[in-house]
Amino acid sequence: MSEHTITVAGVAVDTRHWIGGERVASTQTFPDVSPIDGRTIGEISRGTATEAAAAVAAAKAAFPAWAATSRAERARILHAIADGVEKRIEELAIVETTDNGALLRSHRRGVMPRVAHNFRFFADWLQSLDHEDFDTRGHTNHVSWDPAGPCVLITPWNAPLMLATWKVAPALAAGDTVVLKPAEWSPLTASLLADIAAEAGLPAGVLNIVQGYGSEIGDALTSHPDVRRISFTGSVPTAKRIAASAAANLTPLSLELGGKSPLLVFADADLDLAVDLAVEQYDNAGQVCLAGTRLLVEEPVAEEFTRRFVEKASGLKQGDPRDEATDIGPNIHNLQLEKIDGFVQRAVADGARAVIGGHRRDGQYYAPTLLADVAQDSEIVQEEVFGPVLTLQTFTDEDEAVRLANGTRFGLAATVTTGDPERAQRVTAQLVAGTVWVNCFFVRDLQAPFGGSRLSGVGREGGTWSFDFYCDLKNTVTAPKGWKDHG
Ligand SMILES: NC(=O)C1=CN([C@@H]2O[C@H](COP(=O)(O)OP(=O)(O)OC[C@H]3O[C@@H](n4cnc5c(N)ncnc54)[C@H](O)[C@@H]3O)[C@@H](O)[C@H]2O)C=CC1
Ligand SMILES: O=C(O)/C=C/C=C(\O)C(=O)O
Repeated sequence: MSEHTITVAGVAVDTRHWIGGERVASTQTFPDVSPIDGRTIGEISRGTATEAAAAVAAAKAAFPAWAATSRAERARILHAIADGVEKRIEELAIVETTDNGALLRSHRRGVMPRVAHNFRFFADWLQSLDHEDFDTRGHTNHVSWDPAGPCVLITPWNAPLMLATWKVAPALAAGDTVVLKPAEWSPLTASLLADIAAEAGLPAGVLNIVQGYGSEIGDALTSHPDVRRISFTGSVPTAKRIAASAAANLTPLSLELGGKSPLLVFADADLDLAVDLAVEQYDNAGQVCLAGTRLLVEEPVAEEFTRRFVEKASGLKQGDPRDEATDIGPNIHNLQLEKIDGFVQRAVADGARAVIGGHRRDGQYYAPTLLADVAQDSEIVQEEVFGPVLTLQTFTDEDEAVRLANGTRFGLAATVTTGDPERAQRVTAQLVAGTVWVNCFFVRDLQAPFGGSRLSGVGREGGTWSFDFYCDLKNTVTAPKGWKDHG
């Protein structure tokens, strides 16, 4: 084992970058801290412009051969990566939980199997990707999805490997090469992915992984003239910086950003279902971009809804995310906790009432919180908190429900609970959101477009939409045999 390898819950993890098929160390490091107990897990290579340039150069050098590799061979290797992920689900799950504090049981049974599925899905989708040829005055139009070049993928800490592989898998399937920069608060599973990809036979330089602070390595990646795509999931302010940096080369961008999604409860809804869905919004300690953090409840059922919500939420078990019985783990970082508490205390000072929670707990935990008596234009209703904090507002009719639901700068998701299918249709048609769920939440399918409107993002991921982004679309027009008319 090299001096750069750390052992995390029994799993060996290399702390260096992965560039051109080799481990590369930086002279400086940054500490990786576990949110479970605040312990430093290890020192990670702290990349700068030098490592960014080396990684992009490696991706550029590897591009022609990978782009020329047949779709079937690329798919074979992606399936081999999925096999490798499936073999290491337990290791990936415990390392991710140690690193970002999300529930081990979710990682084991939901998230890591989805990581493998991401590779299989995009490998297979590419095989079936075809556009029916069409005719223009006897000429045949043929549309193809050509590889675009080196891609920079920048990912967040709330679902590190899952969200990274949503980007890595379609980019590799498309024939692009990749430089992935995971978040500095959760760098470890990306390093394991490098091992798995190498074992699966992915050629050197096709996938490169650099570690470090976004503020130190980010610009060098996003302003690089050899980069042909940038895909980012994270916060709006960082997205604006990345967009400005990408503008120098007009590099195409995909941005999956924040949310402040509404969960509407009409008086004709199944109230138990609505309460279950509302309590589910505390999942991952509220660190989910899709979370329906604004509960909008029709006046006549608001009191009963709140009573049942409080009863159900009081039964949530908060604690060590490695414990199977735990429902809510810690938040990612002390800085994030301070940010969450700042939002809550300012809201309370502004007149909000904490129906439950409203305070920190020992360690890096925040009590599940519901704030009532909040104004539509208040900070707590308008800004993404990214913690276990929900707000409660009431409405008196459909028009008001839609006005409140659409009344932020975001447009990522929305959930509507109602027993009336016609109402569901009327309301969903008016909502500004990339995904709308009716009487359900978090039913996800990679075939569907995923992304947000307004400040929630630019573009869509999933299915063909991912390939539209990661490829240079080309239309080839072929004249019929013997065609002479150039007019
Ligand atoms: N939509 C989502 O899934 C997420 C939303 N957020 C929101 O963002 C807030 C702040 O969280 P942060 O970790 O600070 O998010 P962030 O957006 O700053 O970080 C996400 C990624 O961007 C990278 N990054 C930062 N600055 C960069 C730059 N100049 N160039 C290139 N890459 C850069 C980071 O290293 C990380 O990998 C959260 O409280 C939450 O509201 C955070 C994570 C995920
Ligand atoms: O798990 C999904 O399907 C989507 C998750 C997205 C986020 O949690 C995010 O981008 O924050």
